[in-house]
Amino acid sequence: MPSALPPSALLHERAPAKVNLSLRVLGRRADGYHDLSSVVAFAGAGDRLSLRPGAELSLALEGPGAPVLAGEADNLVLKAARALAARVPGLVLGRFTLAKRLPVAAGLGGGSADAAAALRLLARANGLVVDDERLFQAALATGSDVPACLYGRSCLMAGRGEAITPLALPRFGAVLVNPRVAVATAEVFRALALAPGMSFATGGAAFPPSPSRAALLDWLAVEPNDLEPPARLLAPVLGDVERALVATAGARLVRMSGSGATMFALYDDCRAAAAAARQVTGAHPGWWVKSTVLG
Ligand SMILES: C[C@](O)(CO)[C@H](O)COP(=O)(O)OP(=O)(O)OC[C@H]1O[C@@H](n2ccc(N)nc2=O)[C@H](O)[C@@H]1O
Ligand SMILES: Nc1ncnc2c1ncn2[C@@H]1O[C@H](COP(=O)(O)OP(=O)(O)OP(=O)(O)O)[C@@H](O)[C@H]1O
Repeated sequence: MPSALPPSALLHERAPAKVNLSLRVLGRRADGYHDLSSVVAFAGAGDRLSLRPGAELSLALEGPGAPVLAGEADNLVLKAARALAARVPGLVLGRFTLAKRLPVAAGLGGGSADAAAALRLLARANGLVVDDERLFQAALATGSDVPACLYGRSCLMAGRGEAITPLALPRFGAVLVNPRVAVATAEVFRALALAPGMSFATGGAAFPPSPSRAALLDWLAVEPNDLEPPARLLAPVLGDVERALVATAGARLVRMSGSGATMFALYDDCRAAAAAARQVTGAHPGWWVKSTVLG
């Protein structure tokens, strides 16, 4: 295996937030996971990860989210690195430093983005090509959202997260709002199954090829996030978040991402998104509010 870099090199990767613009739950599988169909976009906002390549694997945490993860026995960065080491004999590892900015357990796939960034860094440190099947397998072994985060661009995510089809999406200004309520993904899927009269999504509207903003918004109007109703039962504050975002000027769509509790709103441009973010922060100073670009 070619080791492309000197051991002293410090490598950096962005770990952008994942936003599920739509998320249909198609059924429960024999392995306990659910088959999904989700249009995924990535934000300008995210965590940052660096790697100083070396023989020993370690992780240092910094940034506003560091205290939340300090007690985490199995950070997804380390889990991903071990998953790749199990598949690539003699893998060069090293010291990771994670600048944690995204809220944790928030539906933004922050941990998955960090894991994917770890795999990209290890690929660079070891001279692996990005489409090496072992990177994909290590991603999937780390978590359902990690393959999409490894791809890192707008896509249709299917299966439990392993089937990725690239999608061309228009760019939007966006505001991400998390009311600082952590929601566990497994609990939201459990609550979905318990909802009275619950039935899985079938069919679905065909995705328009290279949609304009208007065409994408029309499509999203009939393709919701099926995890939003059960998440609202677990986190009723989502109603307040929705009201705060709907009240901003120019919001084209207000919706929850992933299993929540982050909601996003889409705007025609970054200026409208920035104004909306200021308004929400002013009214709710305790919430995590981020103005960004999406798509
Ligand atoms: C909800 C999404 O964020 C949408 O992008 C993802 O599907 C969740 O991805 P993730 O956080 O990487 O999820 P994992 O760590 O693989 O799984 C956490 C738990 O969520 C449930 N889970 C997750 C993904 C999936 N397709 N079906 C599921 O039922 C399972 O109970 C699983 O034990
Ligand atoms: N680097 C990490 N960043 C965030 N969470 C991590 C990390 N490593 C491990 N975790 C654990 O993973 C759990 C899920 O965190 P994450 O922030 O990825 O959730 P999420 O945004 O809801 O993910 P998804 O949208 O993929 O369901 C957390 O509760 C935390 O205990």
